[in-house]
Amino acid sequence: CASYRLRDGVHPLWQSPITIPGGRRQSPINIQWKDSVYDPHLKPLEIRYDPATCLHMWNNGYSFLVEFEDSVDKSIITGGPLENNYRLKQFHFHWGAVNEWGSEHTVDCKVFPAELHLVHWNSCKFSSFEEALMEENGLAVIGVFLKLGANHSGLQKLVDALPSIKHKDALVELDEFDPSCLLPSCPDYWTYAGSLTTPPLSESVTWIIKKNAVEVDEDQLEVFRMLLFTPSGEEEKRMVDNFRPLQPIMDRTVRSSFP
Ligand SMILES: NS(=O)(=O)c1nccs1
Ligand SMILES: [Zn+2]
Repeated sequence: CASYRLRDGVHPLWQSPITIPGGRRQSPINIQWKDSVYDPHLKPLEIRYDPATCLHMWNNGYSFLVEFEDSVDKSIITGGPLENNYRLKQFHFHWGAVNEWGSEHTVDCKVFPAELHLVHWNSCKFSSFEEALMEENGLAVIGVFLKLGANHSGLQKLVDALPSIKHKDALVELDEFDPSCLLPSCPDYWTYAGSLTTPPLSESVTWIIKKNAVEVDEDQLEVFRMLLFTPSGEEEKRMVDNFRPLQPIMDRTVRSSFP
């Protein structure tokens, strides 16, 4: 891919190394379609979200997160490449300053304007997200590419609330929201063993990347770009380009759920 990746540099945003020394399963990666291996044993992914578990949306200074009540198995995913139930904790996005870039993963080096991450933790083996995030197979993150097209009516409900969380640490209550409206209808996905793409960059993630993108319109992305990295009262820095550079695939194989 375009060599915009900073090899072993310091990440512009976090001033921390962008690759973990000795890290052999870092994310994001470029998915080379022809190198992915169809695995006929992969089951369909089962997604069961309860809109009533939606709590609030807040600006954490790197993205905006919609968080869910995760004390019981009410909003879960299972099947697919997963051995257990994984409970929804939060979802968030990564996007660019312009429509030409913004996603974290790429497909045959194609970059999308934004990427959605739905973050789940293994509630059969661990008792909290914080515990699971440090453990192998502790987390499962569904990645969905966003592409330019028609207005996304389900996303619009969140977009309308973004101005109220412009600054870092601002929070707004949400009533029911069903994140399944943000998923493509096609069940096809790629899956690989990777890591968190923001600190602590733990190598605990089973990534499930949907093959099909969902459409959003330019105005909706422009509202994402109105958010700030900075807290109220500080010099304003627009929240854009909050994606990590591509990481080396090393000796990993990406499997596909489709032939
Ligand atoms: N961008 S990510 O989904 O890998 C993530 N980082 C920290 C918590 S969830
Ligand atoms: Zn993410």
